[in-house]
Amino acid sequence: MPTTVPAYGKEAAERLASMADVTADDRALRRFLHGLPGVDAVGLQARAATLGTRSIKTTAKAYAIDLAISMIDLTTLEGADTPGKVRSLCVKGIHPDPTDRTAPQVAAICVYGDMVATAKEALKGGGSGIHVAAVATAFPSGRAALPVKLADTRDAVAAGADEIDMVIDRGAFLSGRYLDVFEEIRQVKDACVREDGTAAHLKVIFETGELQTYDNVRRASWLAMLAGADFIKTSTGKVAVNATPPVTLVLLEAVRDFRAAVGVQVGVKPAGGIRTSKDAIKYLVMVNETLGGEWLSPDWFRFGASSLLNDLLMQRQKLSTGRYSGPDYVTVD
Ligand SMILES: O=C[C@H](O)COP(=O)(O)O
Repeated sequence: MPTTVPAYGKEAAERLASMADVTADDRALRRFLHGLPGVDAVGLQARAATLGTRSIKTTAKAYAIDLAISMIDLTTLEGADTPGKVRSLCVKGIHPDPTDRTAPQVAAICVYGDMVATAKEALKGGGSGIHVAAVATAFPSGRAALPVKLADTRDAVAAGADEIDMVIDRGAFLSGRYLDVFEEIRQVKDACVREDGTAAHLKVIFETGELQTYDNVRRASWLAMLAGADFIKTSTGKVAVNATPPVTLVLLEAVRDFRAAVGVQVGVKPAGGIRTSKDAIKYLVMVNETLGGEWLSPDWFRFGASSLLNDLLMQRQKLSTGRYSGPDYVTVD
């Protein structure tokens, strides 16, 4: 089950503090981010493609399917969402397969802030351990004044959100105003703190489909981690290009290098357009090969997805019965 906010060890906190000079001002931050090694796009794409060809079968496949289910942030982010739809999504998150109680629960239900209270209530019975994640900061565009974004975050946290999925200001990032983006993430992180001193987990969404280059994705990753992101996330699911294996690989390498540099472990969440078990398993192979088993848990890796769960359930049943279920076996989203 997902745990609460990871505590940074004293040593890690000191090492992170020792990097404070790189965020001291705009020039220092720019120098640091532009000093990161450039991404070899050809090599990156080849690596992602090679990892995607690994064949995972039988027991390993069954394990991977259940692991993938347990890592899903089961998402509904539509203007037409209703409390009823959110409640049924919660029921589905608790018992993904009503005919087979051995199917694991999902990691979280991801909704707009105004649906947090409904989701919390619906998850009370039997769903303990499933988090509620709220998108915030003027999702998906990120276009609002900072006080509005902070209020958006505080409202969701006050309603009981366990996790906040914020979007960065891509306009600021692309025009090189890195310190503004850094400060915004820091302030949203502060807004995640509850009255009792605990805090909602902060996921920072880059909208990689709008960041233009892999180098920018690497820079955004470091920027967010330096500002205190608990997770870094590719996409909102609302633009033409969402999560892809190569872009996710950039995030995986960034969290690996960040932990090597400062000792702080950060999670990764590809989101948007991940719909098949085959794709989900490719991502898990990539996590395992790049980061090892320590990240192979819902505490450190998530899938942001609205329909992936159905395909995983169909594959799961195929493995246990030898045949695909009929179209009515899984609920239609
Ligand atoms: O964060 C999750 C995404 O919004 C879901 O995207 P999807 O509907 O393409 O799975």
